Amino acid sequence: MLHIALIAHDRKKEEMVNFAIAYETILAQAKLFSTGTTGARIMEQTNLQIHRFLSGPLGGDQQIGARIAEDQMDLVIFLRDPLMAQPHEPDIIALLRLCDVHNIPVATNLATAEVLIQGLRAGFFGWRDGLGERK
Ligand SMILES: O=C(CO)COP(=O)(O)O
Repeated sequence: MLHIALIAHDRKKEEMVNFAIAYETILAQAKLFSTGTTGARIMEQTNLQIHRFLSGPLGGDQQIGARIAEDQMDLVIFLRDPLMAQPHEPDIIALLRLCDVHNIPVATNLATAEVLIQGLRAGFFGWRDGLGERK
């Protein structure tokens, strides 16, 4: 089963919730992870079950980064806010860097997220599925 991380900064959370509602059926077929508040918001408004890590500023990005480093994440959708400074900017950069280190598909805006989720629906993630051990 594919592992997907869903993360959104505050001003992008509504976009993320709407994305999760729109693609709930596809997302329900994966194992979902998120930072604390993003996951809570999505679970309030969908029937999706999400493993929530800590809130981003408290270390949630680093926890997801650790999963990426262990090759336990297959897709990252991270709707970040490009117009507001974040106190945990270094953690955000580290997470995105690890996606590049480990060649993990990552979307940082809704347009790319749409393309990737369509790719998921079309079966383009077959190369990821079944890669390595999944915890
Ligand atoms: O800050 C975040 C990602 O950098 C998101 O954290 P929350 O989902 O807890 O708001």
